[in-house]
Amino acid sequence: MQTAIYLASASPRRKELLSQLGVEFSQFSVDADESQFPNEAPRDYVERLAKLKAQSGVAMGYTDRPVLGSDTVVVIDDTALGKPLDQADFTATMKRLSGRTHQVMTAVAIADSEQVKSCLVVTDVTFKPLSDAEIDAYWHSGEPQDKAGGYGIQGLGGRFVSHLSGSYFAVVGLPLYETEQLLNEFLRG
Ligand SMILES: Cc1cn([C@H]2C[C@H](O)[C@@H](COP(=O)(O)OP(=O)(O)OP(=O)(O)O)O2)c(=O)[nH]c1=O
Repeated sequence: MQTAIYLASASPRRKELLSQLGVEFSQFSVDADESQFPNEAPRDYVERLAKLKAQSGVAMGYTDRPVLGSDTVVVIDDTALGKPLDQADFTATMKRLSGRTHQVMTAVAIADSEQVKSCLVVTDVTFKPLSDAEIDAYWHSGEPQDKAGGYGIQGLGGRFVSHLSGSYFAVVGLPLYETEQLLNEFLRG
C-alpha cells in the first residue's frame, strides 16, 4: 500500500502492528479524556474513543494525511475494564477473568477534516483458572500495568489464555485485516 497516514497513539504495540501493513506513517500521541459516559455500552464506548483519538489528531492540525486512532478494552459481565489502577484493582480483575471467557473489544477509526470511518472487532478470550500466586507473580513482572484488562497476550500473559476466537492482533491493539479493509474503504471515500 502506497498511502501515508498518521498514527494517533503512544502505543509501541500499535506502531509495530501498523508496520505489518506496509503503510508509511508517522506517530504522535493525543491526550483524550478516556472516561466512560454513564450507561454507555462498552462497544459504543470503545468506538467513541477510537474516533475521539483520530479526530483529536485532525483538530491538532494533522490534516495533510488521514489520522488513525484505536482503543482497546477488556469486557466482562458487560463492564469495560481499562488499565489497572493499582495492584488491588489488578488482582480483582484477574480473579474475575480466571477460568472464564471475556471479550476484548478493539475499535479503529480513521479521520480527516471531511470524514471519519470506524470499525469494531470483538474477540472472545478464555482464561485458565489462575492461582493467587500466579496473579501476584504476574503483577510483579511489570507487564500488566499499561495494558487494558491488566494482561498482555503477546507476553507472559499468553500462558493464561486457553482459547481465543477472533483476532489475536486486535487483542494486542490493532486488528490487521480489518484495519487494512477500513483504510481502503476510507480512501475510496
Ligand atoms: C488485552 C491486551 C491489551 N493490550 C494493550 C493494547 C493497548 O495498547 C492497551 C490498551 O490501552 P489503550 O487505551 O487502548 O491504548 P494505549 O493507551 O496503549 O495507547 P493510545 O491510546 O495512545 O493508542 O492494552 C496488549 O498489549 N495486550 C493484550 O493482550
